[in-house]
Amino acid sequence: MKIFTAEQIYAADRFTIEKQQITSDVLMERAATQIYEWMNSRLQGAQVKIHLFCGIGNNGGDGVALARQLHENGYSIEVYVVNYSDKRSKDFLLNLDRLKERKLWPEFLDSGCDFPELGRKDIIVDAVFGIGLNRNPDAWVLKLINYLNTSSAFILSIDIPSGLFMERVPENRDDIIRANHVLSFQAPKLSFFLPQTGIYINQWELLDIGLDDEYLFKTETVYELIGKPEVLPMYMPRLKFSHKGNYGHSFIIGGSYGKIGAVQLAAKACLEIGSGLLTTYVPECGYIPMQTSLPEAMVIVDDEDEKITTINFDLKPTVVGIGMGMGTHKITIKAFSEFLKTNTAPLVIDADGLNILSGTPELLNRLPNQTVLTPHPKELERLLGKWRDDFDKLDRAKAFSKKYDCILIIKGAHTIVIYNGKGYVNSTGNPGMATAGSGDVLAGMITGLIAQGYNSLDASVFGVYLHGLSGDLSVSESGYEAVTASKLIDNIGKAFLELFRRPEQEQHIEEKN
Ligand SMILES: NC(=O)C1=CN([C@@H]2O[C@H](COP(=O)(O)OP(=O)(O)OC[C@H]3O[C@@H](n4cnc5c(N)ncnc54)[C@H](O)[C@@H]3O)[C@@H](O)[C@H]2O)[C@H](O)CC1
Ligand SMILES: [K+]
Repeated sequence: MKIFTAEQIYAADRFTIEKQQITSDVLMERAATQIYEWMNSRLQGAQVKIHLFCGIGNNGGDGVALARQLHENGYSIEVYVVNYSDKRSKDFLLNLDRLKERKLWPEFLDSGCDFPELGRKDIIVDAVFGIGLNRNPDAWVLKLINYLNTSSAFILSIDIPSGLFMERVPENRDDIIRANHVLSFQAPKLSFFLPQTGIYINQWELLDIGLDDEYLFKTETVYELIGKPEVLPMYMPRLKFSHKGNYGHSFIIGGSYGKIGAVQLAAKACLEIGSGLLTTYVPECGYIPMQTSLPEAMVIVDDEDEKITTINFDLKPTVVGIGMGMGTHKITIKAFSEFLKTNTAPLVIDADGLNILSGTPELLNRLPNQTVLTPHPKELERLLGKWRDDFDKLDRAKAFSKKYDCILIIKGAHTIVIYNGKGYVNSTGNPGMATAGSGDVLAGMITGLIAQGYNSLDASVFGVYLHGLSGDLSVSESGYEAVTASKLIDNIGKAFLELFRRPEQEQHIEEKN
Protein backbone atom coordinates (compact mmCIF):
# COMPACT_ATOMS: atom_id res chain seq x y z
CA MET A 1 0.00 0.00 0.00
CA LYS A 2 1.39 3.34 -1.01
CA ILE A 3 2.38 5.95 1.56
CA PHE A 4 1.75 9.36 0.02
CA THR A 5 3.27 12.71 0.96
CA ALA A 6 1.00 15.64 1.89
CA GLU A 7 1.60 17.19 -1.57
CA GLN A 8 0.52 13.97 -3.27
CA ILE A 9 -2.65 13.84 -1.15
CA TYR A 10 -3.50 17.44 -2.08
CA ALA A 11 -2.84 16.56 -5.74
CA ALA A 12 -5.11 13.50 -5.41
CA ASP A 13 -7.85 15.79 -4.06
CA ARG A 14 -7.51 18.15 -7.01
CA PHE A 15 -7.44 15.28 -9.51
CA THR A 16 -10.51 13.65 -7.93
CA ILE A 17 -12.48 16.90 -7.82
CA GLU A 18 -11.72 17.51 -11.50
CA LYS A 19 -12.43 13.98 -12.67
CA GLN A 20 -15.54 13.32 -10.60
CA GLN A 21 -16.84 16.84 -11.28
CA ILE A 22 -17.47 17.54 -7.62
CA THR A 23 -16.73 20.43 -5.29
CA SER A 24 -14.12 20.08 -2.54
CA ASP A 25 -16.75 20.09 0.19
CA VAL A 26 -18.11 16.82 -1.22
CA LEU A 27 -14.81 15.18 -0.26
CA MET A 28 -15.08 16.71 3.19
CA GLU A 29 -18.63 15.42 3.54
CA ARG A 30 -17.47 11.94 2.48
CA ALA A 31 -14.72 12.12 5.09
CA ALA A 32 -17.17 13.17 7.80
CA THR A 33 -19.70 10.50 6.76
CA GLN A 34 -17.07 7.78 6.94
CA ILE A 35 -16.05 8.86 10.43
CA TYR A 36 -19.67 9.16 11.51
CA GLU A 37 -20.41 5.64 10.32
CA TRP A 38 -17.34 4.29 12.06
CA MET A 39 -18.39 5.95 15.33
CA ASN A 40 -22.06 5.06 15.01
CA SER A 41 -21.35 1.39 14.37
CA ARG A 42 -19.45 1.29 17.67
CA LEU A 43 -21.51 3.64 19.82
CA GLN A 44 -24.93 2.46 18.55
CA GLY A 45 -26.56 5.66 19.76
CA ALA A 46 -25.01 5.60 23.26
CA GLN A 47 -25.42 8.92 25.04
CA VAL A 48 -21.77 9.46 25.78
CA LYS A 49 -20.58 13.06 25.59
CA ILE A 50 -18.58 13.75 22.42
CA HIS A 51 -16.33 16.82 22.51
CA LEU A 52 -15.20 17.87 19.04
CA PHE A 53 -12.12 20.13 18.98
CA CYS A 54 -11.97 21.61 15.50
CA GLY A 55 -9.25 23.76 13.96
CA ILE A 56 -9.95 26.29 11.22
CA GLY A 57 -8.41 24.39 8.29
CA ASN A 58 -9.90 21.42 6.49
CA ASN A 59 -9.15 19.04 9.33
CA GLY A 60 -11.31 21.31 11.47
CA GLY A 61 -13.85 21.31 8.63
CA ASP A 62 -14.05 17.52 8.84
CA GLY A 63 -14.69 17.85 12.56
CA VAL A 64 -17.45 20.43 12.12
CA ALA A 65 -19.16 18.36 9.40
CA LEU A 66 -18.93 15.31 11.65
CA ALA A 67 -20.49 17.29 14.51
CA ARG A 68 -23.49 18.07 12.31
CA GLN A 69 -23.95 14.41 11.36
CA LEU A 70 -23.61 13.26 14.97
CA HIS A 71 -26.15 15.85 16.10
CA GLU A 72 -28.62 14.95 13.35
CA ASN A 73 -28.48 11.37 14.54
CA GLY A 74 -29.17 12.17 18.17
CA TYR A 75 -25.68 12.12 19.67
CA SER A 76 -24.75 14.43 22.49
CA ILE A 77 -22.08 16.79 21.21
CA GLU A 78 -20.10 19.85 22.21
CA VAL A 79 -18.18 21.68 19.47
CA TYR A 80 -15.14 23.89 20.09
CA VAL A 81 -13.43 25.91 17.40
CA VAL A 82 -9.72 26.09 18.14
CA ASN A 83 -9.22 29.55 16.75
CA TYR A 84 -5.50 29.38 16.06
CA SER A 85 -5.55 31.60 12.97
CA ASP A 86 -7.86 33.97 11.11
CA LYS A 87 -7.09 32.21 7.80
CA ARG A 88 -10.06 29.88 7.88
CA SER A 89 -10.49 27.46 5.01
CA LYS A 90 -13.43 27.82 2.64
CA ASP A 91 -14.90 24.42 3.45
CA PHE A 92 -14.45 24.92 7.18
CA LEU A 93 -16.50 28.13 6.91
CA LEU A 94 -19.12 26.42 4.78
CA ASN A 95 -19.55 23.69 7.38
CA LEU A 96 -19.55 26.18 10.23
CA ASP A 97 -22.47 27.93 8.52
CA ARG A 98 -24.27 24.62 8.11
CA LEU A 99 -23.86 24.06 11.82
CA LYS A 100 -25.17 27.51 12.68
CA GLU A 101 -28.16 27.00 10.37
CA ARG A 102 -29.08 24.16 12.70
CA LYS A 103 -28.80 26.48 15.68
CA LEU A 104 -25.65 24.82 16.91
CA TRP A 105 -23.25 27.38 18.31
CA PRO A 106 -19.72 26.20 18.87
CA GLU A 107 -17.58 27.60 21.66
CA PHE A 108 -14.59 29.54 20.33
CA LEU A 109 -11.31 28.82 22.10
CA ASP A 110 -8.63 31.51 22.00
CA SER A 111 -5.44 32.24 23.85
CA GLY A 112 -6.22 33.04 27.46
CA CYS A 113 -9.56 31.20 27.57
CA ASP A 114 -10.40 28.40 29.99
CA PHE A 115 -10.58 24.93 28.55
CA PRO A 116 -13.81 22.94 28.87
CA GLU A 117 -14.30 20.29 31.50
CA LEU A 118 -13.89 16.75 30.23
CA GLY A 119 -15.20 13.62 31.87
CA ARG A 120 -13.33 10.33 32.10
CA LYS A 121 -15.94 8.55 30.05
CA ASP A 122 -16.25 11.25 27.37
CA ILE A 123 -14.93 11.02 23.85
CA ILE A 124 -12.65 13.65 22.36
CA VAL A 125 -12.60 14.08 18.60
CA ASP A 126 -9.29 15.63 17.67
CA ALA A 127 -9.76 17.69 14.49
CA VAL A 128 -7.39 20.54 15.35
CA PHE A 129 -4.62 20.02 12.78
CA GLY A 130 -4.39 17.56 9.91
CA ILE A 131 -1.73 17.03 7.29
CA GLY A 132 -1.48 20.80 6.74
CA LEU A 133 0.47 21.52 9.94
CA ASN A 134 3.57 23.36 8.75
CA ARG A 135 4.92 25.19 11.78
CA ASN A 136 4.87 24.84 15.55
CA PRO A 137 1.44 25.64 16.99
CA ASP A 138 1.10 28.68 19.27
CA ALA A 139 1.81 28.19 22.97
CA TRP A 140 -1.87 28.26 23.97
CA VAL A 141 -2.71 25.57 21.38
CA LEU A 142 0.09 23.43 22.77
CA LYS A 143 -1.41 23.97 26.21
CA LEU A 144 -4.72 22.72 24.88
CA ILE A 145 -3.04 19.66 23.32
CA ASN A 146 -1.44 18.97 26.67
CA TYR A 147 -4.76 19.45 28.43
CA LEU A 148 -6.49 16.96 26.14
CA ASN A 149 -3.66 14.47 26.64
CA THR A 150 -3.95 14.64 30.41
CA SER A 151 -7.71 14.10 30.39
CA SER A 152 -8.65 10.45 30.69
CA ALA A 153 -11.13 10.67 27.85
CA PHE A 154 -10.80 8.48 24.75
CA ILE A 155 -9.14 10.47 21.95
CA LEU A 156 -10.16 9.81 18.36
CA SER A 157 -7.89 11.70 15.96
CA ILE A 158 -9.06 12.62 12.51
CA ASP A 159 -6.53 11.83 9.77
CA ILE A 160 -3.44 12.33 11.96
CA PRO A 161 -2.91 13.22 15.63
CA SER A 162 -2.85 17.02 15.87
CA GLY A 163 0.66 18.38 16.26
CA LEU A 164 2.25 15.56 14.28
CA PHE A 165 4.03 16.77 11.15
CA MET A 166 4.08 14.80 7.91
CA GLU A 167 7.81 15.20 7.31
CA ARG A 168 9.58 16.09 10.53
CA VAL A 169 9.69 15.22 14.20
CA PRO A 170 8.19 17.76 16.63
CA GLU A 171 10.71 19.32 19.00
CA ASN A 172 8.79 18.57 22.15
CA ARG A 173 7.21 15.26 23.09
CA ASP A 174 4.25 16.97 24.78
CA ASP A 175 3.24 18.92 21.68
CA ILE A 176 1.33 16.13 20.01
CA ILE A 177 -2.03 14.56 20.68
CA ARG A 178 -1.67 11.02 22.01
CA ALA A 179 -4.40 9.33 20.06
CA ASN A 180 -6.16 6.21 21.24
CA HIS A 181 -7.30 5.70 17.69
CA VAL A 182 -6.58 7.47 14.41
CA LEU A 183 -8.96 7.38 11.47
CA SER A 184 -6.81 8.33 8.53
CA PHE A 185 -8.06 9.05 5.03
CA GLN A 186 -7.28 6.76 2.12
CA ALA A 187 -3.62 6.01 2.86
CA PRO A 188 -1.41 5.64 5.93
CA LYS A 189 1.08 8.41 6.76
CA LEU A 190 4.82 7.75 7.07
CA SER A 191 4.98 9.21 10.57
CA PHE A 192 2.76 6.37 11.86
CA PHE A 193 5.67 3.98 11.38
CA LEU A 194 8.74 5.78 12.71
CA PRO A 195 9.90 5.28 16.31
CA GLN A 196 9.96 9.00 17.17
CA THR A 197 6.49 9.74 15.78
CA GLY A 198 4.68 6.39 15.84
CA ILE A 199 4.55 6.56 19.65
CA TYR A 200 1.65 9.02 19.46
CA ILE A 201 -0.61 6.47 17.85
CA ASN A 202 -2.12 3.53 19.62
CA GLN A 203 -4.11 2.19 16.70
CA TRP A 204 -4.88 3.48 13.23
CA GLU A 205 -7.36 2.58 10.57
CA LEU A 206 -8.00 3.77 7.03
CA LEU A 207 -11.21 5.25 5.70
CA ASP A 208 -11.90 5.29 1.98
CA ILE A 209 -13.12 8.69 0.83
CA GLY A 210 -13.16 7.74 -2.84
CA LEU A 211 -10.04 9.52 -4.07
CA ASP A 212 -9.48 8.75 -7.72
CA ASP A 213 -8.18 5.21 -8.29
CA GLU A 214 -6.24 6.14 -11.40
CA TYR A 215 -4.30 8.82 -9.53
CA LEU A 216 -3.61 6.51 -6.60
CA PHE A 217 -2.51 3.70 -8.91
CA LYS A 218 -0.28 5.76 -11.17
CA THR A 219 1.41 7.96 -8.61
CA GLU A 220 4.83 6.66 -7.59
CA THR A 221 5.62 6.94 -3.91
CA VAL A 222 8.93 6.76 -2.09
CA TYR A 223 7.49 4.64 0.71
CA GLU A 224 5.22 1.65 0.61
CA LEU A 225 3.58 -0.29 3.44
CA ILE A 226 4.24 -3.99 2.95
CA GLY A 227 1.38 -6.33 3.79
CA LYS A 228 0.10 -9.64 2.46
CA PRO A 229 -1.02 -8.28 -0.94
CA GLU A 230 2.48 -6.92 -1.56
CA VAL A 231 4.39 -10.08 -0.61
CA LEU A 232 2.12 -12.77 -2.05
CA PRO A 233 3.21 -12.14 -5.65
CA MET A 234 6.83 -12.51 -4.55
CA TYR A 235 6.34 -16.10 -3.41
CA MET A 236 8.12 -18.67 -5.57
CA PRO A 237 6.35 -22.03 -5.37
CA ARG A 238 8.43 -25.18 -5.11
CA LEU A 239 8.31 -27.28 -8.23
CA LYS A 240 7.26 -30.91 -8.32
CA PHE A 241 10.25 -32.11 -10.34
CA SER A 242 12.88 -30.31 -8.31
CA HIS A 243 15.72 -31.40 -6.05
CA LYS A 244 17.75 -29.78 -3.31
CA GLY A 245 20.18 -28.36 -5.87
CA ASN A 246 17.35 -26.16 -7.20
CA TYR A 247 17.05 -24.33 -3.92
CA GLY A 248 20.60 -23.13 -3.54
CA HIS A 249 23.56 -23.67 -1.30
CA SER A 250 23.74 -21.19 1.57
CA PHE A 251 27.02 -20.52 3.30
CA ILE A 252 26.85 -18.96 6.76
CA ILE A 253 30.07 -17.64 8.25
CA GLY A 254 30.31 -16.47 11.83
CA GLY A 255 30.61 -17.38 15.49
CA SER A 256 33.30 -17.08 18.12
CA TYR A 257 33.84 -18.65 21.55
CA GLY A 258 30.60 -18.09 23.49
CA LYS A 259 28.68 -16.95 20.41
CA ILE A 260 28.21 -20.09 18.35
CA GLY A 261 24.49 -19.83 19.12
CA ALA A 262 24.21 -16.89 16.71
CA VAL A 263 25.31 -19.14 13.83
CA GLN A 264 23.04 -21.96 15.00
CA LEU A 265 20.05 -19.63 14.91
CA ALA A 266 20.88 -18.11 11.51
CA ALA A 267 21.62 -21.56 10.06
CA LYS A 268 18.44 -23.10 11.40
CA ALA A 269 16.32 -20.21 10.10
CA CYS A 270 18.04 -20.48 6.72
CA LEU A 271 17.10 -24.16 6.41
CA GLU A 272 13.63 -23.66 7.80
CA ILE A 273 12.85 -21.03 5.15
CA GLY A 274 13.79 -23.50 2.45
CA SER A 275 17.47 -23.30 1.51
CA GLY A 276 18.36 -26.49 -0.43
CA LEU A 277 21.77 -26.97 1.17
CA LEU A 278 23.63 -25.23 3.95
CA THR A 279 27.24 -25.13 5.02
CA THR A 280 28.41 -23.15 8.03
CA TYR A 281 31.91 -21.84 8.68
CA VAL A 282 32.78 -21.50 12.37
CA PRO A 283 35.83 -21.52 14.65
CA GLU A 284 36.78 -25.01 15.77
CA CYS A 285 34.92 -24.68 19.07
CA GLY A 286 31.72 -24.54 17.04
CA TYR A 287 32.16 -27.91 15.38
CA ILE A 288 30.42 -30.16 17.89
CA PRO A 289 27.60 -27.73 18.74
CA MET A 290 26.84 -27.21 15.05
CA GLN A 291 26.94 -30.89 14.14
CA THR A 292 24.81 -31.97 17.05
CA SER A 293 22.22 -29.20 17.02
CA LEU A 294 21.73 -29.06 13.28
CA PRO A 295 22.36 -32.39 11.56
CA GLU A 296 21.09 -31.01 8.23
CA ALA A 297 23.98 -28.54 7.99
CA MET A 298 27.53 -29.22 6.85
CA VAL A 299 30.30 -27.59 8.86
CA ILE A 300 33.73 -26.25 7.91
CA VAL A 301 35.95 -25.14 10.76
CA ASP A 302 38.62 -22.50 11.06
CA ASP A 303 42.14 -23.53 12.14
CA GLU A 304 41.64 -21.64 15.36
CA ASP A 305 39.50 -22.76 18.23
CA GLU A 306 37.91 -19.51 19.39
CA LYS A 307 37.64 -17.14 16.46
CA ILE A 308 37.70 -16.93 12.70
CA THR A 309 41.20 -16.28 11.38
CA THR A 310 40.96 -17.23 7.69
CA ILE A 311 37.97 -17.96 5.53
CA ASN A 312 39.12 -20.90 3.41
CA PHE A 313 36.58 -23.11 1.75
CA ASP A 314 36.15 -25.23 -1.28
CA LEU A 315 32.54 -24.82 -2.37
CA LYS A 316 30.55 -22.53 -4.64
CA PRO A 317 27.89 -20.95 -2.46
CA THR A 318 24.75 -19.46 -4.01
CA VAL A 319 24.73 -16.86 -1.23
CA VAL A 320 26.81 -16.02 1.82
CA GLY A 321 25.46 -14.80 5.17
CA ILE A 322 28.24 -13.45 7.33
CA GLY A 323 28.89 -11.73 10.64
CA MET A 324 26.64 -13.28 13.30
CA GLY A 325 28.55 -13.68 16.57
CA MET A 326 31.80 -13.32 14.62
CA GLY A 327 33.57 -10.78 16.85
CA THR A 328 35.78 -7.96 15.63
CA HIS A 329 39.24 -9.30 16.47
CA LYS A 330 42.02 -7.87 14.26
CA ILE A 331 42.65 -11.21 12.65
CA THR A 332 38.94 -11.75 11.97
CA ILE A 333 38.80 -8.33 10.29
CA LYS A 334 41.71 -9.41 8.08
CA ALA A 335 39.98 -12.67 7.20
CA PHE A 336 36.76 -10.81 6.35
CA SER A 337 38.65 -8.31 4.25
CA GLU A 338 40.48 -11.07 2.31
CA PHE A 339 37.21 -12.90 1.81
CA LEU A 340 35.63 -9.78 0.29
CA LYS A 341 38.49 -9.53 -2.23
CA THR A 342 37.59 -12.84 -3.85
CA ASN A 343 33.91 -13.33 -3.07
CA THR A 344 31.45 -13.00 -5.93
CA ALA A 345 28.36 -14.59 -4.31
CA PRO A 346 25.48 -12.36 -3.13
CA LEU A 347 26.03 -11.31 0.47
CA VAL A 348 23.95 -10.80 3.59
CA ILE A 349 25.97 -9.03 6.28
CA ASP A 350 24.84 -8.91 9.90
CA ALA A 351 26.07 -7.96 13.39
CA ASP A 352 29.90 -7.97 13.66
CA GLY A 353 30.19 -8.02 9.89
CA LEU A 354 28.50 -4.60 10.01
CA ASN A 355 30.68 -3.41 12.88
CA ILE A 356 33.76 -4.34 10.87
CA LEU A 357 32.40 -2.41 7.87
CA SER A 358 31.77 0.73 9.94
CA GLY A 359 35.26 0.48 11.46
CA THR A 360 36.87 -0.14 8.04
CA PRO A 361 34.60 1.74 5.63
CA GLU A 362 36.93 1.18 2.65
CA LEU A 363 35.65 -2.42 2.68
CA LEU A 364 32.23 -1.13 1.64
CA ASN A 365 33.61 -0.64 -1.86
CA ARG A 366 34.30 -4.37 -2.09
CA LEU A 367 30.69 -5.43 -1.56
CA PRO A 368 28.92 -7.06 -4.50
CA ASN A 369 25.95 -5.13 -5.87
CA GLN A 370 22.77 -5.39 -3.82
CA THR A 371 24.50 -6.68 -0.71
CA VAL A 372 21.99 -6.87 2.13
CA LEU A 373 22.96 -5.14 5.39
CA THR A 374 20.81 -5.84 8.45
CA PRO A 375 21.80 -3.33 11.16
CA HIS A 376 19.99 -2.75 14.47
CA PRO A 377 19.83 0.93 15.52
CA LYS A 378 23.31 1.10 17.09
CA GLU A 379 24.93 -0.68 14.15
CA LEU A 380 23.06 1.63 11.79
CA GLU A 381 24.35 4.69 13.62
CA ARG A 382 27.91 3.39 13.27
CA LEU A 383 27.34 3.07 9.52
CA LEU A 384 25.45 6.31 8.86
CA GLY A 385 26.70 8.62 11.61
CA LYS A 386 24.36 10.41 14.05
CA TRP A 387 21.08 11.47 12.49
CA ARG A 388 19.04 14.52 13.42
CA ASP A 389 15.72 12.68 13.56
CA ASP A 390 13.97 9.67 12.03
CA PHE A 391 13.26 11.45 8.75
CA ASP A 392 16.94 12.44 8.47
CA LYS A 393 17.84 8.81 9.24
CA LEU A 394 15.80 7.66 6.24
CA ASP A 395 17.42 10.25 3.96
CA ARG A 396 20.88 9.20 5.10
CA ALA A 397 19.99 5.55 4.62
CA LYS A 398 18.79 6.22 1.06
CA ALA A 399 22.02 8.09 0.24
CA PHE A 400 24.15 5.32 1.77
CA SER A 401 22.27 2.61 -0.08
CA LYS A 402 22.72 4.50 -3.36
CA LYS A 403 26.42 5.16 -2.80
CA TYR A 404 27.28 1.51 -2.17
CA ASP A 405 24.42 -0.05 -4.14
CA CYS A 406 23.37 -1.98 -1.05
CA ILE A 407 20.05 -2.91 0.54
CA LEU A 408 19.84 -1.41 3.98
CA ILE A 409 17.41 -2.97 6.42
CA ILE A 410 16.57 -0.57 9.23
CA LYS A 411 15.34 -2.89 11.97
CA GLY A 412 12.68 -1.70 14.39
CA ALA A 413 9.00 -1.96 15.29
CA HIS A 414 8.32 -1.27 11.61
CA THR A 415 11.44 -2.50 9.85
CA ILE A 416 12.14 -0.49 6.70
CA VAL A 417 14.01 -1.95 3.74
CA ILE A 418 15.81 0.79 1.82
CA TYR A 419 16.93 0.37 -1.77
CA ASN A 420 17.10 2.43 -4.93
CA GLY A 421 15.63 5.53 -3.34
CA LYS A 422 12.61 3.65 -1.99
CA GLY A 423 11.55 2.44 1.45
CA TYR A 424 9.48 -0.69 2.10
CA VAL A 425 7.81 -0.39 5.50
CA ASN A 426 6.96 -3.70 7.13
CA SER A 427 3.59 -4.23 8.76
CA THR A 428 4.16 -7.46 10.71
CA GLY A 429 5.96 -8.05 14.01
CA ASN A 430 5.57 -7.07 17.64
CA PRO A 431 7.56 -6.06 20.74
CA GLY A 432 7.96 -9.71 21.79
CA MET A 433 10.56 -9.95 19.02
CA ALA A 434 12.88 -7.56 20.83
CA THR A 435 14.82 -10.55 22.12
CA ALA A 436 18.28 -12.08 21.83
CA GLY A 437 18.99 -13.76 18.51
CA SER A 438 16.00 -12.32 16.66
CA GLY A 439 18.37 -10.53 14.25
CA ASP A 440 20.38 -13.70 13.62
CA VAL A 441 17.16 -15.41 12.60
CA LEU A 442 16.29 -12.60 10.17
CA ALA A 443 19.73 -12.70 8.54
CA GLY A 444 19.44 -16.48 8.16
CA MET A 445 15.97 -16.19 6.64
CA ILE A 446 17.05 -13.62 4.04
CA THR A 447 20.10 -15.74 3.18
CA GLY A 448 17.87 -18.78 2.70
CA LEU A 449 15.50 -16.89 0.40
CA ILE A 450 18.33 -15.61 -1.80
CA ALA A 451 19.60 -19.20 -2.00
CA GLN A 452 16.26 -20.24 -3.52
CA GLY A 453 16.46 -17.67 -6.28
CA TYR A 454 14.70 -14.65 -4.79
CA ASN A 455 16.51 -11.47 -5.80
CA SER A 456 18.13 -9.68 -2.88
CA LEU A 457 15.47 -6.96 -2.63
CA ASP A 458 12.52 -9.38 -2.71
CA ALA A 459 14.33 -11.65 -0.26
CA SER A 460 14.77 -8.70 2.10
CA VAL A 461 11.19 -7.44 1.89
CA PHE A 462 9.67 -10.93 2.00
CA GLY A 463 12.11 -12.12 4.68
CA VAL A 464 11.33 -9.17 6.94
CA TYR A 465 7.60 -9.75 6.46
CA LEU A 466 7.81 -13.50 7.23
CA HIS A 467 10.07 -12.86 10.22
CA GLY A 468 7.46 -10.47 11.66
CA LEU A 469 4.65 -12.89 10.89
CA SER A 470 6.54 -15.71 12.67
CA GLY A 471 6.78 -13.30 15.62
CA ASP A 472 3.05 -12.60 15.53
CA LEU A 473 2.29 -16.33 15.44
CA SER A 474 4.70 -16.90 18.35
CA VAL A 475 2.88 -14.26 20.41
CA SER A 476 -0.46 -15.88 19.77
CA GLU A 477 0.98 -19.11 21.15
CA SER A 478 2.91 -17.88 24.14
CA GLY A 479 2.44 -14.14 24.79
CA TYR A 480 4.98 -11.38 24.25
CA GLU A 481 7.49 -12.12 26.99
CA ALA A 482 8.06 -15.76 26.13
CA VAL A 483 8.89 -15.15 22.47
CA THR A 484 12.43 -16.38 21.81
CA ALA A 485 14.48 -16.49 18.62
CA SER A 486 14.05 -20.28 18.53
CA LYS A 487 10.26 -19.89 18.60
CA LEU A 488 10.49 -17.51 15.65
CA ILE A 489 12.28 -20.24 13.71
CA ASP A 490 9.68 -22.82 14.74
CA ASN A 491 6.97 -20.60 13.29
CA ILE A 492 8.52 -19.90 9.88
CA GLY A 493 6.60 -22.82 8.36
CA LYS A 494 3.33 -21.61 9.87
CA ALA A 495 4.06 -18.11 8.56
CA PHE A 496 4.12 -19.54 5.02
CA LEU A 497 0.84 -21.35 5.67
CA GLU A 498 -0.65 -18.17 7.11
CA LEU A 499 0.22 -16.36 3.87
CA PHE A 500 -2.10 -18.64 1.97
CA ARG A 501 -4.82 -18.98 4.60
CA ARG A 502 -8.04 -17.50 3.39
CA PRO A 503 -10.33 -15.60 5.76
CA GLU A 504 -12.57 -18.00 7.66
CA GLN A 505 -15.75 -16.54 6.25
CA GLU A 506 -14.57 -17.19 2.70
CA GLN A 507 -13.70 -20.79 3.54
CA HIS A 508 -17.06 -21.28 5.19
CA ILE A 509 -18.97 -20.03 2.13
CA GLU A 510 -16.98 -22.36 -0.08
CA GLU A 511 -17.68 -25.35 2.15
CA LYS A 512 -21.41 -24.63 2.02
CA ASN A 513 -21.36 -24.55 -1.75
N1 LIG B 1 -7.71 13.71 0.63
C1 LIG B 1 -7.84 13.86 1.90
O1 LIG B 1 -7.20 13.17 2.66
C2 LIG B 1 -8.75 14.91 2.40
C3 LIG B 1 -8.52 15.39 3.65
N2 LIG B 1 -9.26 16.37 4.20
C4 LIG B 1 -8.85 16.91 5.47
O2 LIG B 1 -8.07 18.07 5.22
C5 LIG B 1 -6.94 18.06 6.07
C6 LIG B 1 -5.89 18.93 5.54
O3 LIG B 1 -6.42 20.24 5.54
P1 LIG B 1 -5.55 21.58 5.50
O4 LIG B 1 -6.51 22.69 5.56
O5 LIG B 1 -4.64 21.53 4.36
O6 LIG B 1 -4.68 21.48 6.79
P2 LIG B 1 -5.07 21.50 8.33
O7 LIG B 1 -6.47 21.26 8.61
O8 LIG B 1 -4.09 20.63 8.96
O9 LIG B 1 -4.93 23.01 8.73
C7 LIG B 1 -3.82 23.66 8.90
C8 LIG B 1 -4.08 25.05 8.37
O10 LIG B 1 -3.51 26.01 9.20
C9 LIG B 1 -2.26 26.50 8.69
N3 LIG B 1 -1.28 26.14 9.68
C10 LIG B 1 -0.41 25.13 9.63
N4 LIG B 1 0.31 25.05 10.75
C11 LIG B 1 -0.13 26.06 11.56
C12 LIG B 1 0.21 26.50 12.84
N5 LIG B 1 1.14 25.89 13.53
N6 LIG B 1 -0.45 27.52 13.36
C13 LIG B 1 -1.42 28.15 12.67
N7 LIG B 1 -1.79 27.78 11.42
C14 LIG B 1 -1.15 26.75 10.87
C15 LIG B 1 -2.04 25.79 7.37
O11 LIG B 1 -1.54 26.72 6.44
C16 LIG B 1 -3.42 25.23 7.04
O12 LIG B 1 -4.14 26.19 6.32
C17 LIG B 1 -6.60 16.62 6.17
O13 LIG B 1 -5.75 16.31 7.23
C18 LIG B 1 -7.98 16.00 6.31
O14 LIG B 1 -8.40 16.04 7.64
C19 LIG B 1 -10.41 16.92 3.50
O15 LIG B 1 -11.44 17.17 4.37
C20 LIG B 1 -10.93 15.98 2.44
C21 LIG B 1 -9.86 15.42 1.56
K1 LIG C 1 -6.25 15.72 13.75
